[in-house]
Amino acid sequence: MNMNKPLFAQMVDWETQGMVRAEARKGQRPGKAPREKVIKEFMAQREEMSKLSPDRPRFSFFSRAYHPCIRSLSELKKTMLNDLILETHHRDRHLLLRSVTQSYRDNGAFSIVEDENGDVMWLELYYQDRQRDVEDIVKEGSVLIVKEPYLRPNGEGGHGIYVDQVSDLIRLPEYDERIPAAWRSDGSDLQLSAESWKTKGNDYFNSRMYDNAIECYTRGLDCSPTTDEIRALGLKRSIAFIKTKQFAAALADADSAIAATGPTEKALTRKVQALYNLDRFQECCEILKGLLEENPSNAAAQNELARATERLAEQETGSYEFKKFHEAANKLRPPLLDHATYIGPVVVKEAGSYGRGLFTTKEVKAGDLLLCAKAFGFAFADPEHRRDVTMVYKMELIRAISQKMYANPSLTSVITDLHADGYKSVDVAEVDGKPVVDTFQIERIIDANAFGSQNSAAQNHIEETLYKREGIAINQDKSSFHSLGVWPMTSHANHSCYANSQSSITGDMLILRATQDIPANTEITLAYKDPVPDFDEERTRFRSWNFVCDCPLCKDAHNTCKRIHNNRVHLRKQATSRYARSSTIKREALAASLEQTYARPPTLVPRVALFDIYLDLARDYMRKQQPEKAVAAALKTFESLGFVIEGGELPHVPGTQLVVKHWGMFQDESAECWTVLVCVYSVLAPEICQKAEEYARVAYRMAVGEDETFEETPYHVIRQGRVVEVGEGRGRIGLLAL
Ligand SMILES: C[S@@+](CC[C@H](N)C(=O)[O-])C[C@H]1O[C@@H](n2cnc3c(N)ncnc32)[C@H](O)[C@@H]1O
Repeated sequence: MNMNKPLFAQMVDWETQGMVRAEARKGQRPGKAPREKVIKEFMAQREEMSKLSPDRPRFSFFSRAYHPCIRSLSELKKTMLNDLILETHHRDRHLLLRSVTQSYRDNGAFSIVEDENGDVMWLELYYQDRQRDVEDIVKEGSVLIVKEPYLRPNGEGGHGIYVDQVSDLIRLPEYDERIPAAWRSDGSDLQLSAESWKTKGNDYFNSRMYDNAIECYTRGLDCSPTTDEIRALGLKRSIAFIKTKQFAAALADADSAIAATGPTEKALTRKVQALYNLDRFQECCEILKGLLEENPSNAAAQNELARATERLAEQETGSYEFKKFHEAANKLRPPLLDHATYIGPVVVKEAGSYGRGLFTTKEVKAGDLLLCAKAFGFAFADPEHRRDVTMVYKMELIRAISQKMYANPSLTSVITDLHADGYKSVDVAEVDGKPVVDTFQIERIIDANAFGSQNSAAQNHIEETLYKREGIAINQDKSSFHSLGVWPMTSHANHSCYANSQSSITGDMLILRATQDIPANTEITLAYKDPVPDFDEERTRFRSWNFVCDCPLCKDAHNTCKRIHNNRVHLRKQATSRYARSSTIKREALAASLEQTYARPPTLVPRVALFDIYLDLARDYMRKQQPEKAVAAALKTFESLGFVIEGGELPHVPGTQLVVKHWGMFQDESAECWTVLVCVYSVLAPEICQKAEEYARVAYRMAVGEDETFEETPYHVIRQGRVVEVGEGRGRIGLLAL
């Protein structure tokens, strides 16, 4: 390894060289390794791993894409470890294996397994549920079937069975008939009564081994139980399904229990739990109201009804207490917020050559809520322990999504319907009664559709705009995201650099708001990346999404001759240089020259190279106590972004209203720019101050999704003409003290 390179680059080198060495071993039989040696090495490795800090940097590398098994187990021949060939997917085979060691977890769940010949090998299970104990995934002595096993060489001469596809693994319960007699424990008597199966299931349940518990309850239900036993087993299995997040199955069991012995409080309570997790809040409310009619003092039902009623209002009308988002996102780890999804006036439709797109169903105003959605899948790294590389987040997100799909097959199409950038998956949804989930399809879908975010949109906005500009240290490493998630409805929005909507994320909730007035039946666009002032690289910026942007900005950049383009880049460099920053006159002149490099009006082609120069001038004029000039520069900022604003100039003509006639391009800095205007108007044009403040709130709402926290921001203090102190000796933000 080249130790001068960053650690991650070293790891990539190491992995690349390892892949080449592994490739060279393709087709070889690894041969038998002495059992004791393999187990001893594994245990030593396990011991080493247990000593490492849980927040050590972790790395993951993906296997080459391969499809999950779509054949029934009955069609696959059994093979033995000694017959496996390196770097090969044994497509028509399966392995019957028993774990012979305790397991450990790193990016996967690792253990040593044996076959019926007593040969042993390393087993690596990926994308297994992280919420579960590793013992529940591979317990020592447990028996597994791996369908179409893949023997992967590692770069150091070793090898292991890699299972990247969750649906390729079958865990056999202790008493499964497929377990060879020699591997059965003495107590694995299969002729139990329903009651005994229930007891056995409860033991597993109490040890948090929910899969085994579910199997026992299922066995109990299969051996002619009495009506009472059906209810008891069904209810127990239902809660085990909830623990494993199989909510549709949990609901079906609660319903069966109700059908067997009537709507008991316990069965209805279980049903409510399942319905809540399936976002069926209306039904939750109805059942809870019924329960409270029977027993008005049922405190748990009262609380649940209050919670479900809030969710229902959110889901139906988009009425949220947004302040709670930030509180919860700062408190909960992971920040999975208890809120419902609201889909506002939007619908997915065909969008010509872009594939599908998101469209308005009615006219909306700038700042209106288009949707507020909970992530389908969400991976989070606590800022305190954020040493993982981005690929690990991605791996966590693949895990979250594949587990959710595997546990809830009816939700699969929500993800598989998303744009997968040409990836062709298998067309079989279920085999042997179990869903087929394709990890590599999910990976592609994440590449094309996931959003990265910081934890709190409001906090992030202030830090990224005001604090950063003022050089105030932010107590966090901002080099990468805290989280990665998929919000399926929002993923249908196509890109435009001159977008008409803006998303913001807090915890696992994404808010999408209009940034312009949008007529009914119009495509809603999102900027996948912020436009850059230098459009040189523009046409390649979306290579990872496989398209070339043809928005008005990109088209204009493309049609601008090289000489003018170079001049623009040169002027901008000068205008943002330290030299120009010390002279407002110089910058005014450079801004005027930059204006000349644009041929089309800013309403059609916003002047991305210019707006922040004007905003900087506005700040300077504020500091220099030149309010009229500050207003002129702030209005120029908006004009450069394509806004048409009337009634804002000074001196103010009494009786004239301040009005945005046309909303331009959204920028995070808009709220600050409005704040400059509010600040000056409050002294020199009080008549229009309130309107400017309303616009500041709208701009803030676009940036962070809500304006309930507006009063708590530095904008609010700045607009009162005061300097804001940020943290102990960390810095000051101030515009003007008139
Ligand atoms: C997140 S998806 C957007 C929804 C997608 N159009 C669909 O049919 O589901 C991203 C993909 O949409 C297409 N797309 C988005 N914006 C585009 C644009 N401005 N021009 C061309 N294609 C675009 C590209 O194929 C891109 O990889």
